[in-house]
Amino acid sequence: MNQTDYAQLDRDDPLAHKRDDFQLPPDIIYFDGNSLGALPKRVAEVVNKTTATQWGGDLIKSWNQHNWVSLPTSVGAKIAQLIGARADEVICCDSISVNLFKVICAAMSAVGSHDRRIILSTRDNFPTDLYMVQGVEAFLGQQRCELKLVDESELIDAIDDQTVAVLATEVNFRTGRRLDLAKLAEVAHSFNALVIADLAHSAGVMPIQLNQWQIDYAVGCTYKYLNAGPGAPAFVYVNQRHHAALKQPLQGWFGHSRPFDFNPDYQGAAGIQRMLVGTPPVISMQAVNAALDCFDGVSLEQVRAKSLQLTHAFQHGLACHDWASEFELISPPQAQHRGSQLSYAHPHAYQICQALIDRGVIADFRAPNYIRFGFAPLYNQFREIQVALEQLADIMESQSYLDPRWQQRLAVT
Ligand SMILES: Cc1ncc(COP(=O)(O)O)c(C=O)c1O
Ligand SMILES: Nc1c(O)cccc1C(=O)C[C@H](N)C(=O)O
Repeated sequence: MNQTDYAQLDRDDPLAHKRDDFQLPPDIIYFDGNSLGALPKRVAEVVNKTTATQWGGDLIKSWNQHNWVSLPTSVGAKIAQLIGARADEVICCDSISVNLFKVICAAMSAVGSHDRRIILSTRDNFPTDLYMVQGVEAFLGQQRCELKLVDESELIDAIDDQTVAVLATEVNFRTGRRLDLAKLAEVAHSFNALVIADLAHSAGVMPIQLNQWQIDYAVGCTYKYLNAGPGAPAFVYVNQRHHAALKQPLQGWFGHSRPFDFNPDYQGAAGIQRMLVGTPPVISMQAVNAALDCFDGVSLEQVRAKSLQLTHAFQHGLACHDWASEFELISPPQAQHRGSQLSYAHPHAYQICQALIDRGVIADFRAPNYIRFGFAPLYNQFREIQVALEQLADIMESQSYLDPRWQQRLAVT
């Protein structure tokens, strides 16, 4: 097998300069941007400025003076550019879980949904997605709402005239498998069913065309490939054709048409603003706003192209080792069917992951026995793959992963 020239790949990388946008510890190789993105330098500056100058200096005047009040819409409009949506179809707020609750209820109350009850999803979806449907199901009763779970490969064929909505995560958090959302929407719509997409593992790392694909509702987070920081607010998209009849039960005052009239009766704002609930978390929303600027001058096609090169270099480098066959690739073998991660099953996945972290190579573990490597094209370098694989080779060949220190599992893996 040919040796990969990692240094040459870095020299040829049109996104190489983007790494300088991020503050990364010099002794760390970070392959966990699919869980928590790295800190953009401009985010650290903006958070300091927001606290010191805006909050600290201008106090409550900042709601008007620094446009705090319109952050959910202005940040939403910026996110829209990365997911193929119109500016007025996306708003930044709450968490994915809470936004899912809103869109599941919106789908349940959409015109044509009243005589249907099935929310169709995949068994292997991220648990919070399923828990949120189970919550609606328990609240409304199974006569009105029922979660039906199938394997990813059966999803399209399981849609029928009882389906209210298909709830699909574009890129699976465990395996990295990517679903064809456009095809899913085409089939769902042929049964007059709706599509709710979870973009947690795809927003910011590959081109997404929500409008072109005719997706009805979507949610996503900003703390993974959008690099806005732990717990930063999520986003929600509602296709414009659903705006006029849009209903969601979390009728908070920020979703009111005139919140500062303090009227006792709720009157929903027009359009996407109706998805808002309460006061926006201004400091972390400023962080989202600044983090999105890392995408200035970068196309998602470029990001995807580098992601494919990174995953290819990793797979190719791994395959050169005798012990590589111990790692079973659980991600789809064909690059076009996966996101920006590679997941492998190994009986000692947890211990190997901890041994790597101990040597400064951060990957993560998912039960029961998977190790995941996430590749963030804005800051990962090809040279890092070389060093990570050298470390992995040493761990495997010395069997240092059997160290008793790794027997006890940490709470957050
Ligand atoms: C697909 C998916 N959906 C949702 C979440 C989490 O949602 P929340 O932002 O509500 O914690 C994650 C990961 O944290 C995820 O991977
Ligand atoms: N959201 C997370 C958190 O609050 C703590 C630790 C991890 C996460 C994650 O994002 C998990 C992630 N969605 C996953 O793919 O496993």
